[in-house]
Amino acid sequence: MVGKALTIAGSDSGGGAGIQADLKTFQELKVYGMSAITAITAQNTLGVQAVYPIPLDMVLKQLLSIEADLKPDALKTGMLFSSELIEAVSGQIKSFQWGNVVVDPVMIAKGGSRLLQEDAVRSMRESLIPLATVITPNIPEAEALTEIPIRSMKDRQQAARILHKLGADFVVIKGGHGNGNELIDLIYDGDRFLEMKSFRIATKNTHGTGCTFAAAITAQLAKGESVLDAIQIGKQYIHAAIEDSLQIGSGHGPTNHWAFQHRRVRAHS
Ligand SMILES: Nc1ncnc2c1ncn2[C@@H]1O[C@H](COP(=O)(O)OP(=O)(O)O)[C@@H](O)[C@H]1O
Ligand SMILES: Cc1ncc(COP(=O)(O)O)c(N)n1
Repeated sequence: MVGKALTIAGSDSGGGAGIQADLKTFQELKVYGMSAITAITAQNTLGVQAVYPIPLDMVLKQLLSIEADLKPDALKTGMLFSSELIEAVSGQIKSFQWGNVVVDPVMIAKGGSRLLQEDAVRSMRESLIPLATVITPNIPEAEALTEIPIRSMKDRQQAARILHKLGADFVVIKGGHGNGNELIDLIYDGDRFLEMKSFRIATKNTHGTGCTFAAAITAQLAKGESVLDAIQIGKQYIHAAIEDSLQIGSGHGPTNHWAFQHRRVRAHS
């Protein structure tokens, strides 16, 4: 039976991030993709030009339709925009007893536009993080959620401990926002720290990297992989997608969803 993965996130008209990145990732990783759209953004590789939040009731109806018939094996959350939405969505996830929950705590788009209202960070901390199987903040998001400045790996470990204590089973603090040639995504499972290292690809095409990484983890969970294996495949998927990124648009170009499978085919021929 095919795995079913759900994304609860915003739409990116430019196709590089949000729902569009998630569904492309699900398709490439061979799971059945479903979506509940929380907001529509008018967006391209240059930035976000407008945001239109979907009325709460309509977001909840999408979740209800999915529960009534399809039921996800894994889900991810992306842009949730407001405190009300985070609380309502968290309530539904809980009452439907949906598991394998990947929380990408999207706050600010690469161009600087807010995708989460400032007062919503608290709801994320109190309502959504306790449901997370995996949470995947970048460094600024981890700082906002834990209220500690992150400069060193020790700070990152401290932030990971706090996020685990808030209720996330696995914490992945991504290193895309650091600097230096080596890039480390730090994993914490409440017991051990694991550093996932890669080289930093010199590119400006990083639109949608966070969404794609979290969606790849979700797809693997929907197929029944262990959390740690899902995170490691997610890393391979995003690394390939950035390395072969697409020169589309004149700003931050999108990731390449064909790259991962192309490499696998090449490796086996
Ligand atoms: N320049 C890069 N080279 C290689 N990997 C990258 C690069 N930028 C981001 N990544 C990887 O992409 C994923 C998303 O990271 P990040 O950019 O920090 O998230 P976000 O998009 O949420 O800001 C992480 O696994 C990170 O290691
Ligand atoms: C609808 C939507 N959701 C999420 C992001 C963040 O994407 P990223 O930070 O990876 O560019 C985005 N730009 N748009």
